[in-house]
Amino acid sequence: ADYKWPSQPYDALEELLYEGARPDGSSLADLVRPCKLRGGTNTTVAAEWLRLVYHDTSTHNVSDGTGGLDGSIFFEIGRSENVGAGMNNTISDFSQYPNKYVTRADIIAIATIFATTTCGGPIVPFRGGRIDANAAGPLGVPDPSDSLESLTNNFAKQGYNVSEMIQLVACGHTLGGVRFPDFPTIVEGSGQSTVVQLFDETQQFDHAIISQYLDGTTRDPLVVGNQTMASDLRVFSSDNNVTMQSMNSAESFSKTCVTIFDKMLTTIPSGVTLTDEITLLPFKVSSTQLTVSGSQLQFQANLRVVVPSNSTTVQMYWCDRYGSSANCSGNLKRYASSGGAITVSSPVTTAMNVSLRRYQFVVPINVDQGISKFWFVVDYGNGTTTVADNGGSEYVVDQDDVLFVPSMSRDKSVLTGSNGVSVTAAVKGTPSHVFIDCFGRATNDFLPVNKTFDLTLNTSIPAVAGYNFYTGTATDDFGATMQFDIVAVGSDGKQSVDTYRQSGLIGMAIAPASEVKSTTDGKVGGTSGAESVMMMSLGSWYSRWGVAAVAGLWTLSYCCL
Ligand code: HEM
Repeated sequence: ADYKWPSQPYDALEELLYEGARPDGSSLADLVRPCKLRGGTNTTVAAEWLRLVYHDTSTHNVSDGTGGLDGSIFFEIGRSENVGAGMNNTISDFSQYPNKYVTRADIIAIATIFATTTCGGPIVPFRGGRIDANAAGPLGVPDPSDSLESLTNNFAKQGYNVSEMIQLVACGHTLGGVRFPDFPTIVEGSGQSTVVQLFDETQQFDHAIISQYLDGTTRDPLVVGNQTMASDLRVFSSDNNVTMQSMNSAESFSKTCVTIFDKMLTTIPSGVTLTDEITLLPFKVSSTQLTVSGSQLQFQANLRVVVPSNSTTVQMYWCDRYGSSANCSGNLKRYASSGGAITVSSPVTTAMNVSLRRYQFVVPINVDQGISKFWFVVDYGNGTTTVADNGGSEYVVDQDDVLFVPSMSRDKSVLTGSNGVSVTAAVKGTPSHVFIDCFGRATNDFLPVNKTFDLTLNTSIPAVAGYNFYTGTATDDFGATMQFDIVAVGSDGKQSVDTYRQSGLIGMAIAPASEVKSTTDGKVGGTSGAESVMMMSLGSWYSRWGVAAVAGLWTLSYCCL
């Protein structure tokens, strides 16, 4: 089905995959790019992340459908099969990013895609919707001392035949290596100083792991080291090198690794259904907030655009909700320019060679006029413009009865002596019950928390324009990515909800309000051919046009509207 805003969990998954960061700017992508070394070692962060994903999935049992990529690894770090400083580093890297709509297991999958592309590897497609295990699962990660028979049986249990086993190990062991002091029987060293003996000569995600094995120059410690521990040799040679030979070019290596990593990332417990592939949205609305500011309302929204250059400018248009011009009656539209724009990117957008800019809007809204829906006109600065209007239906502001007031709320870093988030809501009239429904997943014990807290009428804050203020505190530890809905229940039982609010956005500086103009020129909204043209999957881009053509494709689509 065609994408329509708002659409959770799609919006949250898409944002992390293509912008690399949480809504408050804290960047998962920056931890790993550009194919960064892990401090104090000669292996990469990407290598550590890639090993962790395999250890989470490798406990899958294809016959009973248990285990797989379910985040159980967060509870399995103390096991000897998960030994290694890289594992602890990775858990700590990932722990602050899961949220209501992006599970720990989806973080692991997205991180694998970042790790692969930032080191020069191909883009593995991403589907979301993995469900987290909240406890350790069975044992079962292969060990370097295992016999070939035991390795083959173990991979068969995970769902891989012999060639797939070879492909998966070769694609995994193109990054990183084996460390002393974690594997003293494989790598020599002394004391506590870290020595990583790399699997191949490059830090890049490339087929050097294959070519050096085939031409006899490999230094892979699991091939040429202690033969009891030579699991790579046993695996790679298990079909007389047929699979290794078939992967011995940049192109075949890259293609094979996409397919086998896709299989690894979709190795999930039975009963879990993944979303469709999460593709890049050409226009992405985020962080919308209608709120009370002084004696009037204020509306805030971001539009992310794929831009050919920084000379792109964007204007936001909207219709009133009340009064003689309600719903753009008489064709009256208000509009304003963006107050600022920032560039956002992830290893995936870098590999796709597209640039994204997020345009920020903060506009005053007269209480008697309100806002019912909005849309954008994008001017690329090269003579072409296009309209972002949510596929023709515009972006709808669904209610203004209950509004979060971030400027009068405090996140826990500001509250003293209290572990919680204090929330202020502006509510029309005096409903019978106002509460916040809070969700946190980036918690210290990795367990999700979902709890509600009442907000009560706070008469010390004077009412503004028909809004009363309700306050309350979410006192549990919800972690860095707490999300909440503010719900007001009227005496007739009718609920109004300001949904998907984020504690991380409390206290964030926002671009100043722009000057608001109005016009009766043109029509309300606009056509949106560009959006549907570009709703195609990554896979089809690559097979149809190849990597180099992608940037050109975007320009082409815009130019011909
Ligand atoms: C026969 C199965 C496998 C065995 C016995 C094995 C064994 C090992 C060992 C002993 C290390 C050293 C870890 C350290 O020192 O921290 C290692 C590292 C690594 N493994 Fe495997 N592995 C296997 C399969 C895989 C697979 C299927 C993948 C991914 C698809 C993978 C990805 C990695 C990566 C990326 C590293 C480097 C970690 C770093 O540099 O920190 N391994 N492996």
